[in-house]
Amino acid sequence: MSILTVKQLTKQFGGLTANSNINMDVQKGSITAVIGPNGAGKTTLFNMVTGVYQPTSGDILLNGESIVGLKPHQVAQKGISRTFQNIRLFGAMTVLENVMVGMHTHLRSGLFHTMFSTPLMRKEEKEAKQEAYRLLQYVGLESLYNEEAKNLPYGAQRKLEIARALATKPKVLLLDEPAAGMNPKETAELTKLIYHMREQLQLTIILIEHDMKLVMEISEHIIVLDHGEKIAEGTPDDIRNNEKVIEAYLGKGATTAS
Ligand SMILES: Nc1ncnc2c1ncn2[C@@H]1O[C@H](COP(=O)(O)OP(=O)(O)OP(=O)(O)O)[C@@H](O)[C@H]1O
Repeated sequence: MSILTVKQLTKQFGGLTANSNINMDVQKGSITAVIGPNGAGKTTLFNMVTGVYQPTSGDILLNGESIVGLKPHQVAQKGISRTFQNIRLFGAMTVLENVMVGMHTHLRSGLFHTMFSTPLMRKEEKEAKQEAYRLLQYVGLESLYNEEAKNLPYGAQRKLEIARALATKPKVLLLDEPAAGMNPKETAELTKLIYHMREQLQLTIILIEHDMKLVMEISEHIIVLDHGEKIAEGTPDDIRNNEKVIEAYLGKGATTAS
């Protein structure tokens, strides 16, 4: 059963077509990778799915319902969450607070309760703290909960972004280059975390990644973009042996031995 469907999706920036008639069907509970050379349009696709950019044309369906036109926070409320290629944490805030920021879409108390510190607000704050701590435990960062985010090593910052993305209780999680800058040990931990999230949280995961070893190991389905167009899709074996993909990407330094 597909959870996310992208139909004839196109995005133009002036004269540049960053995504051209992209079709994509993501199966519920699957791990899908979007790969391709720099500038192929991968992040633009994520930006449209998460409401950051509005498509020039085409449709995006979550469980059969169009989400085009929704703002990013509304898309998050519908169940799609993401991390960013360039880490976007609040550096001066603690690790725990960074996760709590991700929760605001689910809290019931509004400005009135916040201003007057009502019992409802205090109860929600306490629950949010507990939930944030539980998410830190989930990604293995609980011992660092009180550190400022900017002091965390790079790999830990990427995990913190994932914890924050989980705070909105997503059904679909988009990871934009989650292994970028990670050492092999951190990448191995990330691989395990991705599997756990899929199994234990019943998540559907879509990742953009240049680490082909990780992509080939973890993905059930791979979509290849080049110059804004989908040039291939299939299983890791299909993609590894696809002449077009080798020509456009795999043969040009994106080796499987990284
Ligand atoms: N806001 C924008 N305004 C103008 N052009 C943009 C904008 N965002 C992306 N582009 C252009 O769209 C094209 C696709 O960019 P995109 O970031 O989606 O590629 P990518 O596949 O994610 O690349 P990378 O692997 O380097 O992150 C590029 O030519 C880029 O310069």
